[in-house]
Amino acid sequence: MTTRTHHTYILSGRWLAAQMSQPCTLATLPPPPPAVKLSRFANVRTQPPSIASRFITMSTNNQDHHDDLFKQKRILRTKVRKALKSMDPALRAQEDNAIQSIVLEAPWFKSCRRLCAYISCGALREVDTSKVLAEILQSPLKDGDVQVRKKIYVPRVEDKNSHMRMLNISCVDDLVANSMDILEPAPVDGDGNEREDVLQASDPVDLFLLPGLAFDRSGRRLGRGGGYYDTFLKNYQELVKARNWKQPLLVALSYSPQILDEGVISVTQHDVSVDALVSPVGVIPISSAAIDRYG
Ligand SMILES: Nc1nc2c(c(=O)[nH]1)N(C=O)[C@@H](CNc1ccc(C(=O)N[C@@H](CCC(=O)O)C(=O)O)cc1)CN2
Ligand SMILES: Nc1ncnc2c1ncn2[C@@H]1O[C@H](COP(=O)(O)OP(=O)(O)OP(=O)(O)O)[C@@H](O)[C@H]1O
Repeated sequence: MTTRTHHTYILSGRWLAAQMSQPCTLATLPPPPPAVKLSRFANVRTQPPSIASRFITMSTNNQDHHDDLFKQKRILRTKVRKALKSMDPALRAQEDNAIQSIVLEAPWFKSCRRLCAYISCGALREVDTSKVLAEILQSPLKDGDVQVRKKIYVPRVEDKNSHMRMLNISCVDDLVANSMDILEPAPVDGDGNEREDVLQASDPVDLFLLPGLAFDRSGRRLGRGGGYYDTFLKNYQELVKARNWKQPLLVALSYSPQILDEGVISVTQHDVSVDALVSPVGVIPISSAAIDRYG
């Protein structure tokens, strides 16, 4: 539990309290969008199929396939949550330290100037990001005229339609617990100024530190089922493309039981793959971007 002791010194009590707080819940989040299910009676016929009914049959099959994928995802989420729950807390603390040290020492982290990172939630058993956050926020803003502190944007859930924003923060006290007990920034700062939204920023971020429930070595990522990250990443990647910026490196932080065999995680066309994983034993570069730029 050295990590927790360490946090006590570097982060505010509010952060710690939230880390140790009651389990987060999806009670306030929306159920997945209702499936637009076509009647199975469309398949019952004695005549050769018309073009219209062939379309309905195809759609029904697609819908069934889609339902199966979401069911597989749900089953896998339950399994991984169980595995995380049964993880020895001492091992978890050790892995939290190892993963964060690897991030802090990585060339892609050291060289990044702007990043989006999640604020870990202890109750969700997410890989801790408090050390990384503290390191960023404690570094001096400038060295002479040169900006040395990395600019950091963190998630804020805006509504129940998979909509989140990434807002700039400059200290841990900018964060308040939301209804799911995850720390997030208020839309305005203490001076009443709107926080900068990364989608409105004039410069791109170089890096995303991503949460997730499970990953594989081909870059597949299973989230918590809200679609928040997939939606956000798609929008951000489109913005980067439109502006001719360099795509950010997508790096997920993962405890060892969260790295699953290839093929186990089902994906849909919405799922955004990660470029690299950070496990307690090291970085696993996956995409050519990760291998070329940082491998
Ligand atoms: N730290 C952190 N912040 C984040 C996310 C995240 O995954 N981690 N998000 C990423 O999307 C967004 C919030 N989405 C969330 C989605 C689900 C749950 C949650 O409590 N899930 C429970 C399941 C509850 C249920 O199914 O009823 C769980 O996973 O145990 C929390 C936040 C934005 N901020
Ligand atoms: N880019 C997108 N546009 C529209 N809907 C999306 C997009 N990405 C995901 N969704 C929808 O969000 C819902 C949840 O998707 P999924 O189960 O893949 O989430 P997840 O990957 O576990 O969550 P997250 O992305 O927040 O980590 C699904 O209904 C999915 O169709």
